[in-house]
Amino acid sequence: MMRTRPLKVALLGCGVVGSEVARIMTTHADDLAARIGAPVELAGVAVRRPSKVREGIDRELVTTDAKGLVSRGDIDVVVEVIGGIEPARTLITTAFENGASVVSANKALLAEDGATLYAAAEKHGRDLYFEAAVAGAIPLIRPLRESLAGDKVNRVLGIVNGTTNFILDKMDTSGAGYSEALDEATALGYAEADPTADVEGFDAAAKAAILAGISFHTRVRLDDVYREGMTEVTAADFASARRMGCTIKLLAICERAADGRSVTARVHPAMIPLSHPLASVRGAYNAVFVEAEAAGRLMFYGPGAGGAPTASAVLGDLVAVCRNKLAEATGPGESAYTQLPVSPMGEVVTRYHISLDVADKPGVLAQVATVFAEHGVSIDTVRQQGRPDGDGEASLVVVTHRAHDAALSGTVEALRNLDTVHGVASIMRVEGE
Ligand SMILES: NC(=O)C1=CN([C@@H]2O[C@H](COP(=O)(O)OP(=O)(O)OC[C@H]3O[C@@H](n4cnc5c(N)ncnc54)[C@H](O)[C@@H]3O)[C@@H](O)[C@H]2O)C=CC1
Ligand SMILES: N[C@@H](CC=O)C(=O)O
Ligand code: NA
Repeated sequence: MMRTRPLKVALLGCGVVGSEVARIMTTHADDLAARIGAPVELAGVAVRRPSKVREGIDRELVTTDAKGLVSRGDIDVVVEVIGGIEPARTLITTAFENGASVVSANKALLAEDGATLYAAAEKHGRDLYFEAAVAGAIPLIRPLRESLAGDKVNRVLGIVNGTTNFILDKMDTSGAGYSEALDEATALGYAEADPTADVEGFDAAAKAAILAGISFHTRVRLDDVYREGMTEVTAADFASARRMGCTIKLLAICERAADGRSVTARVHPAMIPLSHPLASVRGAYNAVFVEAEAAGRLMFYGPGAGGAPTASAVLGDLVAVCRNKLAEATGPGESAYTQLPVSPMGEVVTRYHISLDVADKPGVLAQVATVFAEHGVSIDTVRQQGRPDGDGEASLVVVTHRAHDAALSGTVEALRNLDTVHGVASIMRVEGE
């Protein structure tokens, strides 16, 4: 039966995502009410620039006093889409203190201090939902927290940042320059307020922390995640990848160690074979593989960024939280009972593609091979090419078998010290085989 008294929603932030949340709440009001069992009413919208014209939003609802809005006491759900650490954290905890549940898209905050948010939600018996925080529209958080709650997840691997996938895709397929592609991604609403978060891998690392935490039931913070961005990826890297039948993607990889006693989480560019499903993820799309003991390998795919796709995830959470409220129930809280430590990057087992500029003379290949052997790193393939300009240098491309990252980086350091190695043109990890 439909309750007539509406559930009140406070919206914090009315930018790319917030404006779409408000639009869908208005245009789909009847459907949302029918699905929830009560109407939902936009009771206030906190913004920074109140004079800006916001189509479809009653000016009376607009306020610059976000703290006052979440402290009102009559708000059922606070939707936080302002981003950043503060004041978002204080606004969310204040919302819980005042009896509201919270829906947030804020991966930066969840990865920095999710524990504080979970604790406040639990203390006040309210919900904290955040489907939009990882991989935009793609249902991933709910499947991990709920559908796979009976299974054991061992690995999560995927593309979780739309902006960088958009840029890398453009660089690969149309030869577009990095800055031009970044400007386009920003104009399309994919990039963070400060796009450094995207291109330097912080955004993907925050998502990796969230994914590792909920997948392995332990606490993982942004600082625990090894991170390399994509700003160093060059057209030459793409050419090299193509020669190997690969492309380059910025990947997030979270793994449970083989002995089950620790986990790792990392974000870095990697070469993947063109035959791998992740190679065909284009534009701002995201795709994530989840490997679970009983379920096997699951793939989640869809739009990973943008106003409307992200709002879809926010609205899904809003419906769930409202239903819980009417049922006087709460959804899942923090699950961190395993307390597994996060191991450093050196313990990760991976493969390297290394491109060296070497002296084009007898014995160099043997010298290089010796360095790999001394570090216990086994070579898979070697390709040597003399330079057409005959400058006495050759390019040597080595692809290794799987080894500890510490051994691989030690190998590269030792190679740099060889007189016959004039430069390390590129180093990239190889994944997905
Ligand atoms: N744009 C996207 O594709 C996605 C964004 N997100 C997350 O959603 C959140 C919002 O992102 P966008 O909408 O893209 O950012 P945005 O920068 O377009 O919007 C944020 C809005 O919040 C306002 N704001 C900031 N501080 C405020 C305060 N103290 N009080 C009131 N308003 C304040 C800003 O003026 C701005 O209009 C962020 O946490 C972001 O990481 C998550 C998934 C995808
Ligand atoms: N800036 C992010 C937005 C979604 O999380 C991205 O590009 O993926
Ligand atoms: Na999602």
